[in-house]
Amino acid sequence: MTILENYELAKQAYNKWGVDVDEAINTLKKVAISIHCWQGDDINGFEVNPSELSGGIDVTGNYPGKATSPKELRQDLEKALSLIPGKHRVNLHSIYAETDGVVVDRDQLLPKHFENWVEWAKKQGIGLDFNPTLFSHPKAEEGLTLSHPNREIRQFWINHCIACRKIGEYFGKELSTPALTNIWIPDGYKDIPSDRLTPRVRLKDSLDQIFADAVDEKYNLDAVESKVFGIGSESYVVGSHEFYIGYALKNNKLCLLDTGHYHPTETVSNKISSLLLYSEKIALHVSRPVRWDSDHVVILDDELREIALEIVRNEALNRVIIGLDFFDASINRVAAWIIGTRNMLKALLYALLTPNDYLRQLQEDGNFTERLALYEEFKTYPFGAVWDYYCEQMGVPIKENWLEEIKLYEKEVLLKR
Ligand SMILES: C[C@H](O)[C@H](O)[C@@H](O)C(=O)CO
Ligand SMILES: [Mn+2]
Repeated sequence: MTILENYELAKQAYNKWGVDVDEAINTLKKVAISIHCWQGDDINGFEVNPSELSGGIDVTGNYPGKATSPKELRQDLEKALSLIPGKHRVNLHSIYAETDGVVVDRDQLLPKHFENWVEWAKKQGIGLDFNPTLFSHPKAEEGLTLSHPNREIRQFWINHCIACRKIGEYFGKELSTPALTNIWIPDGYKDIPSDRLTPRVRLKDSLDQIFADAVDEKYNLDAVESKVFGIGSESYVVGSHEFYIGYALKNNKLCLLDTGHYHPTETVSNKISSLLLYSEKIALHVSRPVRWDSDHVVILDDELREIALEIVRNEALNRVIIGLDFFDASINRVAAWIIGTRNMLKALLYALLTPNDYLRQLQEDGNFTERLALYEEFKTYPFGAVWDYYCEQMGVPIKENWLEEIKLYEKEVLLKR
């Protein structure tokens, strides 16, 4: 059987439930996933005086071939993008600035330090997203940044975030698609705080200063990312979920939900519909926490499918900005991007092939037996045949065939670094 024949059979199976498979494919074609550059170099960045990774996050593994320059990182990203169906985006951190060997501290960063990235993105025909980097820096050594009791340290990080919003705006203008500039800070305490309020008052004030200048949303969207704990901030995180929900809703910012940033039995899939009731747009960092915020590569598991279902069944593909956030240095890093991104897309396709209206009606009618029976049966519908057809249509290898290209790339490029 050919890919097309398998596809035709799959179409018949889905059509029986009123699912328009061609339409599902056309919808998926328009989805841009924001692919995080930091998987490619273990969040090292290219600062002239780099600091060790800090902020309570960690990358483990020493698989050979990581990118050691912006050129190598872009080359690796190009390879990954060529093996993922569709047009996507790349998400940068400020530590990926290019300053020609000159030390430029983070509060002094300018759009010109990202010119090469923008030129590259233009050639690829993709958008860029952005993040200020409030970790891996001497002024973040105490694990406090925007909520630091010291005014000067706070001001340094406020200035950095202001500079980053301008860089995001520059991306948006140059690439004709708004950049999402996302603020995540590591601030918190290892042990039980004696005052939870004061650091939050300071964080709120810092954010107010950062966002004091209005930036046209045509070019830049602001997001804030919460967390429940990190290494060294086990007892208290200043920027908690409640803190940022309140801040984002009151100040018209996007809440960014990272799937690794909640209690183990709390799911992001269950938060999306609530937030969409009150917010025009939200953003995601899709990750895979294994026992903690371990940032494993995203797999096609139940929660990923559930997230995709929530986005699709609520017709929110234009309202949820889907970004990825994982970093695994124990496997081929280019393969990690491909696996994670292809899985995100597979989950969305799966959701698009689900007869969501029918299942919704079953629930409304109280027909929970059929709801559960069909929910399970659809798991073994010929979704793979549609995915293969989609890959073929988009000119990327079907099934695991991309792996051969990655093995070759590893031999010819990565192992020679
Ligand atoms: C490097 C990222 O900005 C970082 O992972 C952040 O988004 C996060 O999720 C921290 O846990
Ligand atoms: Mn994140």
